[in-house]
Amino acid sequence: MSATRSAAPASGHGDGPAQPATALRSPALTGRVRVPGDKSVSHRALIFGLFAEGITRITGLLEGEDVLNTAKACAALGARVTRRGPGEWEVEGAGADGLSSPAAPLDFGNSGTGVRLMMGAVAGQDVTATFDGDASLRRRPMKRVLDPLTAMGVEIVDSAEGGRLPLTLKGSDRTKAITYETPMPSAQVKSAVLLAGLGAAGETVVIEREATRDHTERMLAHFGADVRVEPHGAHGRRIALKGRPTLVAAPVDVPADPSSAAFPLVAALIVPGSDVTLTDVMMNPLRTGLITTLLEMGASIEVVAERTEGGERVADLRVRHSRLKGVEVPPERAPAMIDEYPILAVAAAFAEGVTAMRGLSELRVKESDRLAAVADGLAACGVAHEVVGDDLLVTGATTVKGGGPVATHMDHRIAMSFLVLGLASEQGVSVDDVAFIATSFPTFMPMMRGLGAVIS
Ligand SMILES: O=C(O)C1=C[C@@H](OP(=O)(O)O)[C@@H](O)[C@H](O)C1
Ligand SMILES: C=C(OP(=O)(O)O)C(=O)O
Repeated sequence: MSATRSAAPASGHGDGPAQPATALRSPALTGRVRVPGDKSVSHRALIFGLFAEGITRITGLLEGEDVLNTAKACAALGARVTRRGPGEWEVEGAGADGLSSPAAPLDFGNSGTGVRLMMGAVAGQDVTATFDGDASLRRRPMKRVLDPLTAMGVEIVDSAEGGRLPLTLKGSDRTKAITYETPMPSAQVKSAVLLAGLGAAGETVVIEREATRDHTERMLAHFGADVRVEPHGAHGRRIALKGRPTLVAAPVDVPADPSSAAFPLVAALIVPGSDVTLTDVMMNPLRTGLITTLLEMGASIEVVAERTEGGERVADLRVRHSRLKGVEVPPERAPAMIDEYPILAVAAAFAEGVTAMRGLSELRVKESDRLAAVADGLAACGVAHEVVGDDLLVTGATTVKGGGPVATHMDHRIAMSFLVLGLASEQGVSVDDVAFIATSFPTFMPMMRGLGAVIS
């Protein structure tokens, strides 16, 4: 795919027929694989490429639908975006003041990251743009981003009820720099404010009580912005960005996505006899909460050849089938494993005793209400569990019946998690729709089958 200035918006997802699938009890999983590039870094590489002067060369870009929609949006805003080969992309930037108003609405499909970061990007520019997405994205809250952006001077020209998509923003090159404390731990909100701050005169400051993934801050520095990150309180950070920097194109080598690696990783832990190595996995400490938790549960995960590549820690992970035990997962760990709770719930289904996952309110506003979707899926598969407020308690067992069909609610992580559960279950697990897996991990099915998984 090659996006150009005239690229048409993506067609909304969920238009086609549902694609059901079934995962069956499988023999030992074995092999060595590299999951696709990190989704968060991929979105940001394209967006920073849009703002930069010169040509940003990206290798290992995730070619999933979420990221491809961001590529199209960058092209519609004035960048020249070209695919040179598998995962190899070039972005010829529009430069600091070079963004142009897109002719058609920007369609972000299923992607909260894409739409929220791009709203921030547009806010500090003399640009008017309409933002839209699929039925799942249209249900998700955008006010969390609109609140700080309107304080900075962006105008909401139009929106659906409650500030939801579709919505039209009129940015301004006279954006005010603000100091903003994020009301919820969200890297998307933080990033939207910082991207808007690129267009503001003065210093934009974001304070977060709990540190969230810091790829935006790292990339700001990598592209030449003056950004200072300091600790704030027990778990938080204060990020200060000097406005109106000249961003200069810089190469980005995208490491393997730890949130995608989580699926073959947990599959190897629960399918007897398995021995799988996952290569080049990003080990940014704000992304490794799942690994910390699984190690506490007794998982055999060997961290091999840890090294720094392209400014991020990466490692190969050798994972072997393990007897797991239930643990307490504290709420302050949530930001470092926010997308991994569905697959952790699957690991917990096979652990001895109770795994208590605390403080999961943010799970309710993802592609689906993940707390409800996980609980319903566990019920359909015969796994004992309880939702108490914002906590999920899963009681594991040595054998799990399986069943389904599990309702995936347009949510890729629910689909992949329950297929993984099926691989170690007695009867297998069916899910109602696997189409959305293409948003983040388009090679999931062939990669899992290559390791020995039986999925039809
Ligand atoms: O900034 C990012 O790239 C992301 C931040 C998280 O969302 P929130 O900021 O809503 O927590 C995460 O769930 C999402 O998959 C990716
Ligand atoms: C929450 C996710 O993504 P987004 O918010 O970008 O839709 C995810 O990938 O699990």
